Amino acid sequence: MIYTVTFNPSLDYVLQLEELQMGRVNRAEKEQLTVGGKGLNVSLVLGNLGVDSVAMGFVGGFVGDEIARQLQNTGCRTDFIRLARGVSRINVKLHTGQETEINGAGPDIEPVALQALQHKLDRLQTGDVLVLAGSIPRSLPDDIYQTVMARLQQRGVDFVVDATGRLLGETLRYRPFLIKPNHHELAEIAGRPLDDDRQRIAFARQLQKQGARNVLVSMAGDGALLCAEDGAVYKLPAPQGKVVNSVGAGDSMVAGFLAGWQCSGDCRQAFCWGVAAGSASAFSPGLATRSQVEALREGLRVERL
Ligand SMILES: Nc1ncnc2c1ncn2[C@@H]1O[C@H](COP(=O)(O)OP(=O)(O)OP(=O)(O)O)[C@@H](O)[C@H]1O
Ligand SMILES: O=P(O)(O)OC[C@@]1(O)O[C@H](CO)[C@@H](O)[C@@H]1O
Repeated sequence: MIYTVTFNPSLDYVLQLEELQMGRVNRAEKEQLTVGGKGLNVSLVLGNLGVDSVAMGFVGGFVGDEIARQLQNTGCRTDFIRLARGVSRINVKLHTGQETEINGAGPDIEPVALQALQHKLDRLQTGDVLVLAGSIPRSLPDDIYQTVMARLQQRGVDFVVDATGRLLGETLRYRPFLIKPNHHELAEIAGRPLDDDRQRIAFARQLQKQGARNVLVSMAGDGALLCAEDGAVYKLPAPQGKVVNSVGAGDSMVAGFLAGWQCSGDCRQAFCWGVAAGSASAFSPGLATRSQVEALREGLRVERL
């Protein structure tokens, strides 16, 4: 089973407006309020692709109720911890021709809630996949991903980590099956600019030496690179299309990769599913559907570098 953990789920309030004038009353032309948070997006896209998963994490207050309700409506399995106090966050996404995001800090996580999550995770077994994705609420220690992974290390669980900077770097010793930095995050971890494929691949290989098994580097409209566990390196350009809402494109890519891996056991195939799912989400108002992913996947030609 695939389990996704989102420590700080959200509702994403996506507002479309002609332009944003600071210091003025701005009125939206269109708006939507949908479940957000990286792990939850992964679960939603997995569900769209016909792959079962269980979405875990902390939810609180009326926003938490709405997150759970929307997920139930899509048929997504959840196993949340309900916070005794606090309200899950609403993240504001402003689409004005460019995308501006304001993400909330989210509620404090009580120690008892963290313990409850850890007990739930103790049930994972060999062959299970654990996706850890998204920011860590400020009330939790920065090294919470490491703590979770260390606790499960001997159980044969495959980890997938979508995190940034030091948070990601510190998880590599637990040999994650997949990490998915975007090219900006990769340069941030490197601590220097990585301007071309050659430099990005060289650094991704260093991350493999530190423990990462598959490194998927997403590059938004420029597609993606995959340094696979077997040593092969692949590149895919992004499919052409009109970007409607790129929020969740990276999460969709992780879901696509996992779905492709689950049905083929082949990194190259999984890579195609990942890129197709990322772009399908970028090209639609919501998250990628199966038919959108399949349509884009057909046109992809992987280059082996
Ligand atoms: N402008 C675009 N055109 C085509 N495909 C895109 C575009 N933006 C994103 N994608 C697809 O989605 C994948 C992931 O995008 P990106 O590199 O922006 O991830 P990310 O930074 O993790 O995204 P986010 O944080 O918004 O979820 C890309 O590799 C590509 O396949
Ligand atoms: O604040 P975090 O946890 O880093 O990111 C949260 C978030 O921006 O990530 C998703 C897109 O990847 C959105 O659905 C959500 O609002």
